[in-house]
Amino acid sequence: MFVCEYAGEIIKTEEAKRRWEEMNNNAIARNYVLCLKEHVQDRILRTNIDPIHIGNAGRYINHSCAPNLQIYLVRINSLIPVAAFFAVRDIEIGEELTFDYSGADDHCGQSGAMIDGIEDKKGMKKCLCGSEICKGTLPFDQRL
Ligand SMILES: C[S@@+](CC[C@H](N)C(=O)[O-])C[C@H]1O[C@@H](n2cnc3c(N)ncnc32)[C@H](O)[C@@H]1O
Repeated sequence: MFVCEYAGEIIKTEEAKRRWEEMNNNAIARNYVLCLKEHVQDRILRTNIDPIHIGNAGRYINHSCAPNLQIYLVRINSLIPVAAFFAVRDIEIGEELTFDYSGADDHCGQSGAMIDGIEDKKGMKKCLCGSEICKGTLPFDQRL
């Protein structure tokens, strides 16, 4: 079932990197840029979404290693994709919505990561999801 969109400004990878550098250098708390990759034959299509100026509640969804949402890039009458959250199981009233920041879904060839900074220059931010299968740190992709 569709839950909501991860809405925001679609930016080029160079601009995502620039914003990431700016964030790290100036200790700006804007760690919301989501980078999603689609593996299409031998190419990788990147979609970078920054909701800091224009966004919705999707930007407040935390990571979990055992999430109840999966994010997918979908295209509706446009080449520009929308990042859409779908429930992967029944969700109780009051249960926190979460998704895997690695975006991992081997079936559709999509992956991704939240660009992080400040406390996490080396991609070793401690994961606080509390699930039994917690991997210990938030997903981080240095190749973004
Ligand atoms: C998209 S924001 C999520 C909303 C954020 N918690 C807030 O209050 O604005 C992503 C940031 O939230 C924090 N975060 C999200 N999930 C986390 C987790 N499982 N463990 C620790 N920090 C987390 C990290 O600082 C991450 O960079």
